Amino acid sequence: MTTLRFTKGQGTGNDFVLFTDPDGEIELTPARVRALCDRRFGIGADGVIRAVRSRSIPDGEAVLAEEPEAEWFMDYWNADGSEAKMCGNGIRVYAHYLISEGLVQSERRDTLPIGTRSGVRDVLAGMSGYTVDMGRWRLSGERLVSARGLYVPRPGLGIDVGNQHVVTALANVSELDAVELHQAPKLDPEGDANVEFVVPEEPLVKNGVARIRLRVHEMGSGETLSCGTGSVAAALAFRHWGGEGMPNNWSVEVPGGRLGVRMFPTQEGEHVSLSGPAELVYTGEFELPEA
Ligand SMILES: N[C@@H](CCC[C@H](N)C(=O)O)C(=O)O
Repeated sequence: MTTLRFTKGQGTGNDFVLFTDPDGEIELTPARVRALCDRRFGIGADGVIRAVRSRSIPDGEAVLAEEPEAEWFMDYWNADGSEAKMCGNGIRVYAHYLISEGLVQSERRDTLPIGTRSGVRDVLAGMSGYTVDMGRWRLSGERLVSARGLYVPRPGLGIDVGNQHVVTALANVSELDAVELHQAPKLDPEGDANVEFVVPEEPLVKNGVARIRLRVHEMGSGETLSCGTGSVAAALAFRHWGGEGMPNNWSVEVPGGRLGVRMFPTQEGEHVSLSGPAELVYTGEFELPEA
């Protein structure tokens, strides 16, 4: 019997079970992840984050080659037991967890490099939350998106921000409310992606900040109250559609709160950052099922 000491955390309502396993000794299986995330028979969460040292997990090798200071790796699993490459809300909550648990040195609390399956991300602690440099991004083609509640398929723009998204603009809030996300939207061509449905606020740009509102269906977790990488993808898609003159500062309203997205130049090309809250809610113990 393995008893896990866990912490429940959330960022704009995207919730996670976090636990520390520095040397990667706990066998984390898809069935164990599903048991932890089960909202009726388990703790309940959109995903599981294991705090493991980069040197103790095979995916950490590439991380340490990129940044030897990235001591901690975010081993992120979706609620259905699949491994995910990146999580924008999760990484803020994870940074908060590492600091709160005293797992990082105090001098690392300003900018903390964290390993992920998509490479190293720098997280900066601020007065009212955390900002993550999400790095480079790229457009990844167009697809048609069908969902219950929408009468005809809509065009969606593929965006890779470390994980894969398809962003679809809807006409207004009534349409956004009408989309049913109990089932995964269908994509044509097929292929796994998180899917965002987005509407602009009125007016789109106020005081130099562009404002959008979204709902999301996450692969591996279903509809969630928020998706950090999805918010980044949605802002990038809207700026792409808006063309010249669109601002680089975006405010994204998700069902669980509000996130900030900023595009900024770096020596290696444009990066995009994500800002928002991170909270640890409670701690407890959980008996893991047999592996
Ligand atoms: N909620 C996350 C994204 C989690 C991973 C995603 N479901 C995937 O499999 O890519 C976020 O805040 O970015």
